[in-house]
Amino acid sequence: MFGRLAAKQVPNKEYAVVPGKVNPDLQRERKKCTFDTLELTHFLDGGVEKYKDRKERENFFLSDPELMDDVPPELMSHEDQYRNGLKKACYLFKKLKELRENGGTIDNYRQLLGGSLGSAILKDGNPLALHYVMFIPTLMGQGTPDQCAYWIEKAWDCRVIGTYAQTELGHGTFIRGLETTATYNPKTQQFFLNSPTLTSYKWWPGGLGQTANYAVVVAQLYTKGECHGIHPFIVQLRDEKTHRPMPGVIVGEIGPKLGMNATNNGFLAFKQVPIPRNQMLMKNAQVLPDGTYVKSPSNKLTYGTMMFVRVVIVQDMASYLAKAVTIAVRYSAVRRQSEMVPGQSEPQIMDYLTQMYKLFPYIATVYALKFSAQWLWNMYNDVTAKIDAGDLELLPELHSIACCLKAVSTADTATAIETCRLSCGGHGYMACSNLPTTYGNVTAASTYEGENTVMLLQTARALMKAYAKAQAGEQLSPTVEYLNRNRKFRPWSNTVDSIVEGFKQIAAGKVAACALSLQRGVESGLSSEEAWNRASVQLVDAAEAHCRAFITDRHLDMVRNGMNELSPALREVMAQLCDLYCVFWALKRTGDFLQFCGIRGEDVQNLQDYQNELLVQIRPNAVGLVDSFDLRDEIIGSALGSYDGQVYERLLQSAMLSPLNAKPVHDSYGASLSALLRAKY
Ligand SMILES: CCCCCCCC/C=C\CCCCCCCCCCCC(=O)SCCNC(=O)CCNC(=O)[C@H](O)C(C)(C)COP(=O)(O)OP(=O)(O)OC[C@H]1O[C@@H](n2cnc3c(N)ncnc32)[C@H](O)[C@@H]1OP(=O)(O)O
Ligand SMILES: Cc1cc2nc3c(=O)[nH]c(=O)nc-3n(C[C@H](O)[C@H](O)[C@H](O)COP(=O)(O)OP(=O)(O)OC[C@H]3O[C@@H](n4cnc5c(N)ncnc54)[C@H](O)[C@@H]3O)c2cc1C
Repeated sequence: MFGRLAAKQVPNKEYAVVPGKVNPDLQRERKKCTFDTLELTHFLDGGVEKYKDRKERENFFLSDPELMDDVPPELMSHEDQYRNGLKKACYLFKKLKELRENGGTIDNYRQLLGGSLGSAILKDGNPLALHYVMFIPTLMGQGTPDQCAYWIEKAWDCRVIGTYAQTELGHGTFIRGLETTATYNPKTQQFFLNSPTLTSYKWWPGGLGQTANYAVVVAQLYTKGECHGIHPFIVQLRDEKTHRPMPGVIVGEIGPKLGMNATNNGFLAFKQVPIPRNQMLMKNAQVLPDGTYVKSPSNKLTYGTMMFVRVVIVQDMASYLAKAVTIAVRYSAVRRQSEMVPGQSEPQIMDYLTQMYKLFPYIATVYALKFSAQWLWNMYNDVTAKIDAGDLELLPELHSIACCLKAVSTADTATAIETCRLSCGGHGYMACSNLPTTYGNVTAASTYEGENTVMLLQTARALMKAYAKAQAGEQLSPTVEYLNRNRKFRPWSNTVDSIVEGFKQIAAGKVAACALSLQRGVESGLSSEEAWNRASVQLVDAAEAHCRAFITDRHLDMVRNGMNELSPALREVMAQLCDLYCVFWALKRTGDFLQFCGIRGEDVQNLQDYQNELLVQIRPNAVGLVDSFDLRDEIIGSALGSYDGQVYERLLQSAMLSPLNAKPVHDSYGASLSALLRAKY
């Protein structure tokens, strides 16, 4: 394991970080703020009590030196990143238990997995994340009462540690094409798990490499000689005492990645590995002892855990973005560069309108995502309760909106974080800014849990169905109500309401255009699948437009109806952010507005002017707004974004952590450089 580093002293003591000293520019910014930042923090937490709980929780975890890194993970080897991640993940479990036993306010590991507290403690990922995010939820969602009674307590207590093994080397998206088989033998009442090809090796599951001793394995079920499609099975991977792989189980880790290097993603293959019949998760479909197959009410219920994770990802993105934009805004208040007026002192870079444009729409995006995530979470809970009561009617709508929100929230957040990095100039490129690691964590979410293009195509599929219903005059579900062919579209009026209405018109126009393309494709002799493929660029675009209409609608609705308790000063700032989010996206989609909403050139100019006005209005509150996210320095984890703004001192301090600075002359000098310097070629 990496030891403590010798070189921690900065070369000159007067450039060391001074506890309690706050950068004067940041102090001035905080004085300018027009609203009460604590009021906003309370709103974000969902009330004073929840705020206090969070503070208590953060204190409990973040003041524990065992959970803080001596060495930043980016300076560790891949193996040490895992070791360090696992050590902390296990310690966290112990500490959580301690907190619960003392009547603490945390009831499960969940609050430690998301984008803020979790990523502060385990910056590079948590090898137990999949156990909590997918293994336990799959047991809960797909197990019979008996299976739940047997497995869930063991799993909560970490007496078994699991993962979710679905993706294979050859298939990630197309899960109906998975190759792993589970073949039932009624004589022994066992399933035999087998990996018939190299492409059937499971590939990617988090914690699979060296951590998990069990997995939910998704495999093609064969019984009585017939294949019934993919089903989930609980499979023991490692011996409970020795942790050695079970006979016939081939398991390992897949190697370093762009980010998330402590998550211990693994590979897995089986050579006819037997498991008892009662380890098929049988809440939905069953295999009876004699091998008779009993169908599920819907084969899509097997996809329930993916749906759950897509829902929580949206919330997770808002947390990551709050962190990144806090770093960039604080740095932009401290950093001074160039001359705005020749001869005058260098302004704070945040005074450049282009810098405001880079950052403020992303402060607004945190709220836009939060409000949509909250709505989606509520819908998820309603729909799952209904499914448990046998009513599956709303499942397609939940699937459709979860897919596009997952895709749009992850793509927007990745773009936003990269923009935050660019907004910090060269220093944003440093690992110690924490922007590269944050980007690494976030960009993964565009791929995992359903690759984004594929997710948008799922939504597009639902939109095409909704359009056909609308044309037939049938009733539509709330998220696609705007497709109603009798709906009167309101004319453009240079207001934020008009923008939100405009996004609906755009989505409706694009959906109709896709339907026409599909129809023309088929009329021209293409099969419906070929026509779909030909229209797919348009379809993805229509799904994104639908999602944007949903997000802006939700955001405006919250500002109009969900903030009555807030002070007028704060409501005004919240309304500015909502307007900015809407105008920002309207201007990014000017072509669409011109095409579908009957706006004219001068309306675009009005939007541009209004965007500039909003940026200037938000400017004095920018630091206050990010302070309101109330992210502790340990969570920010950045030399550029700490509360005190001692940016240059922290950059120097973090450079001194590099092992290359441990000695005045590095060993490599003797090993290679000295010879080169002396060589006479
Ligand atoms: C209790 C414990 C608490 C713990 C809480 C923890 C909370 C933590 C908080 C924050 C943490 C955040 C996250 C942290 C870290 C996460 C770590 C990374 C995890 C990554 C894990 C993975 O990636 S697992 C693997 C995921 N894999 C995928 O997503 C595969 C994607 N592919 C698919 O989903 C499908 O194959 C497909 C949808 C693309 C296509 O499926 P299929 O071929 O079967 O369908 P069709 O296209 O033919 O469509 C048929 C029909 O079905 C409809 N449909 C498809 N899917 C669904 C669904 N899920 N639900 C409902 N309906 C569905 C489809 O729309 C079609 O409908 P039609 O009516 O016929 O049109
Ligand atoms: C960090 C990380 C963690 C992960 N953790 C897990 C885990 O714990 N458990 C697990 O089982 N899996 C996990 N995965 C796997 C993940 O779910 C898959 O990578 C994901 O579903 C995408 O599948 P794929 O990699 O096969 O991509 P592919 O499906 O091969 O996609 C490649 C390209 O093909 C395109 N494409 C594919 N199908 C279509 C289509 N129908 N129409 C149009 N375009 C298409 C995609 O848009 C993409 O551009 C993880 C992945 C990552 C990156």
